[in-house]
Amino acid sequence: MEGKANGPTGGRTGRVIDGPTNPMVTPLLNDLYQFTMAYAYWKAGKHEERAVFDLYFRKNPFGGEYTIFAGLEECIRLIANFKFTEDEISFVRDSLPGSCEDGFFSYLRGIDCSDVEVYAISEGSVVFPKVPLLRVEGPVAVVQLLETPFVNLINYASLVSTNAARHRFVAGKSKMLLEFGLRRAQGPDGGIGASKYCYMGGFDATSNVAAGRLFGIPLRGTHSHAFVSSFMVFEVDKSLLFVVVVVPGHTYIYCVLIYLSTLQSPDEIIEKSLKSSDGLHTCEDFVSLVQTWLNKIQWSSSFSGIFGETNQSELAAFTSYALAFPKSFLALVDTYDVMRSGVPNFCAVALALNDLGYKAGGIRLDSGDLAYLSSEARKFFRAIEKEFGVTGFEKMSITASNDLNEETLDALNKQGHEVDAFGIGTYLVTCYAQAALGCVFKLVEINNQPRIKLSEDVSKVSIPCKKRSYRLYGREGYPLVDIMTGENEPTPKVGERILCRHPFSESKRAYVVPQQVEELMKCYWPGNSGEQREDLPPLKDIRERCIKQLELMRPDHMRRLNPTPYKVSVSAKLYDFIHFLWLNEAPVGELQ
Ligand SMILES: Nc1ncnc2c1ncn2[C@@H]1O[C@H](COP(=O)(O)OP(=O)(O)OP(=O)(O)O)[C@@H](O)[C@H]1O
Ligand SMILES: O=P(O)(O)OC[C@H]1O[C@H](OP(=O)(O)OP(=O)(O)O)[C@H](O)[C@@H]1O
Ligand SMILES: O=C(O)c1cccnc1
Ligand SMILES: [Mg+2]
Repeated sequence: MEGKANGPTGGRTGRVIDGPTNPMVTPLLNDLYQFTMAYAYWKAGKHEERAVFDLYFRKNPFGGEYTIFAGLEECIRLIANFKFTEDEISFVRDSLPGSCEDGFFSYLRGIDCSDVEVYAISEGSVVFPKVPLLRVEGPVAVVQLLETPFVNLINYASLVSTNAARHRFVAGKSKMLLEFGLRRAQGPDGGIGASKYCYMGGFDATSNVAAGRLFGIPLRGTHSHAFVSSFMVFEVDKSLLFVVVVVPGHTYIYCVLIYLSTLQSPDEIIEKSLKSSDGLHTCEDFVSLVQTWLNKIQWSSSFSGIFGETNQSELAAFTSYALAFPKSFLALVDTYDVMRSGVPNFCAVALALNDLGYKAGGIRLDSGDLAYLSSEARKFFRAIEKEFGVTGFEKMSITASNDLNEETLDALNKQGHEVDAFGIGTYLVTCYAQAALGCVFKLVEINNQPRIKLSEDVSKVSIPCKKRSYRLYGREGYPLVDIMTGENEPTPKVGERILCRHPFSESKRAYVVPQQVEELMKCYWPGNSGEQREDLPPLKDIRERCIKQLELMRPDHMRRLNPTPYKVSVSAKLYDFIHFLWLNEAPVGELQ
């Protein structure tokens, strides 16, 4: 995407980092309290104190035991271009109490993120609760201003990419997954974000054209019921009318044949000619060719009893669509009746296209029992292939949509179905099963002093200190445990036994002899540290990473029902330190 190209460079390629995809992402996309705190830090002369914050979540979403980390690139784009405009400074001034001193606004005018360091897990990684996704270090007032936008940029991105990964897991690798959610998403940014992060989480394509343009995501689409019902072809409805005439002594019964409506025929289709796929000849009346095929299907003994007269308006709609898109004709077949009209009509058009050397794209089902209808449609295609000797017709693609979600995909799998592609909207993009991931941004160190946030709820106690984290892999190649250590502790070594402790539960611990050790956080924004900055990979690479990482997980962590929790631990040294600090900070209660 082309954004404003005035941000800092750095990194291996030295490429300029564009601004955030959404121009609404500015330093003002923030909670007021970040500004009041920034002011109070400044007033207290604390604003330059060096602080370390961890961004993490506490619980995996959707009742699962894994999460996909997404949104990092947008965070880096924000800090690379983090600068207040004069207008923004005036607005902050107007929003804070009049007593705030001018010096603060001069300070705001001067700040950027050149002295901030961001270490992060690579985007698209499988991640777990409590392990920092990002570690942000810098002047406390500046880093404080990053809390809300960072959490905002990561929360939904990670939630929806996890949702996408879960849908992929249930659907299976071989199915095509299409994200159809734009109309149902929470506003324009929700729609764009959903398309980007569902692709990252393993979807194949989106219907969202803007997202296709912004991120290079493959675009796919069919057509809607409106297109089918916009065609009106009144069929000749012949009815017999019995007229009884009674005259004295006689009763006459007349039988009259009446025409209830006039035939308009597919005359709505004006341009009926279609060139063959090789361009060598032209079929002057494709409409009649379709009609001929429909008659052949109707009169074939293989289909007797399955359907009679099909809906002619639907046939006209399909024919028109095929004339518009002969190379990729796809039809929504459930407007009137899937098996009595939609599928036979589709087949007539597909066979006519086949005569001209084109291969039809398939059908979409958007209502009814998708397991049953997809199986019936497949049988019909098989019968067509057999009857008319059209090789490959049986394999015609079947797309299904209509309020699909993990549960319905799972139910379809259990019943057996013939769907090749799923179009999923509402449940996917709104993350219907869970509204938010609940990422937090907690201070873990200031001026080299570790900080802890206590809570009645142990799971909410923060893990203090500037840390490193590692993923330890076992003999079978699966990740076994993530471990956090203090920054200066030695790196766990392959083949060397290390004690991994649950951060809060004394009895939960295990020795691990890692076969592979992966350091999780890399430098994505070096500030003044002189570190090499990791480049921001293209979306396609992040998606591939995500798919590979998911494949690497032990299956029992991934299953939908009662998955095994993945272990997240701390080193023995960090464990001792957490508990020392805990006891130090927690006041001793007094019982009366
Ligand atoms: N075989 C199946 N097993 C489980 N769920 C299914 C199956 N087929 C479809 N579904 C789901 O059942 C729901 C059916 O939706 P609904 O009750 O609105 O009926 P509909 O088919 O959409 O009817 P309408 O003709 O009114 O559009 C959808 O969520 C769909 O995904
Ligand atoms: O069902 P979702 O998972 O949200 O997927 C997107 C839906 O959007 C479209 O129609 P729309 O719902 O607008 O109209 P319809 O229900 O009448 O088909 C499409 O036909 C899908 O059903
Ligand atoms: O292309 C489609 O079939 C489509 C796109 C968006 C929503 N529903 C369906
Ligand atoms: Mg619908």
